[in-house]
Amino acid sequence: MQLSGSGIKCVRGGREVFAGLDFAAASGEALAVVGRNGSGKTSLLRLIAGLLVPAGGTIALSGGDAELSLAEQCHYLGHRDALKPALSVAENLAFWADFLGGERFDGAKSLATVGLDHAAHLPAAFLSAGQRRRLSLARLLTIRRPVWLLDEPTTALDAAGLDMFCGLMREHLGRGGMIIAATHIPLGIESRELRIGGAV
Ligand SMILES: Nc1ncnc2c1ncn2[C@@H]1O[C@H](COP(=O)(O)OP(=O)(O)OP(=O)(O)O)[C@@H](O)[C@H]1O
Repeated sequence: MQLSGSGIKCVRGGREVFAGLDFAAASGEALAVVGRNGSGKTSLLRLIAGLLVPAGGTIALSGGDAELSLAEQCHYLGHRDALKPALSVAENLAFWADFLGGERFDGAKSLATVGLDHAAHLPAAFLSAGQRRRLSLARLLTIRRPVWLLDEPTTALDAAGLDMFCGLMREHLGRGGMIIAATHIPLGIESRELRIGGAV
């Protein structure tokens, strides 16, 4: 599997954010997207996820599931946790599993993996910032998709959470997945750098 972008141009609010951007990532590989604030890291992830339309260039996945679009083969985790505060932890995860569809894995096991099994019935409104992030990460495990698009994924995680997350990323890459992560700090696993714009 290979995800590649060629000559991508991104325009937001009528202003060019970047142009002529090329990248490629293969199965088992992680790309760390770096660049100064406002350089377009989040925008690039949203372009790959199909949430924005490029003003130029192409993005394509080869060797994936021919019956699914690129967007359907991506997990997009934004920098804000997309949770419904009134639903419990388990209900939030079930919502995402239903929404995303596809082959579904054991939600209770995913919650245990991210250390939230004790909080399954707690309304998401009561979670701490790090717990909310852990719940978002559980989505990655409950519905399997090969391309993980992660925006500042380590925000709010404590040292044990970082260790856990690095383990999840390595497992995913070991299964032939790929990771494109926007980050201002080292990702914690071996990765190639994709820089947008000049040096910070
Ligand atoms: N909805 C929008 N309408 C207009 N401009 C936008 C919109 N969203 C983002 N932008 C602009 O696009 C540019 C790139 O934003 P983006 O969020 O992709 O940057 P980033 O590299 O992820 O930044 P950061 O490091 O601060 O998270 C910024 O100048 C931003 O103001």
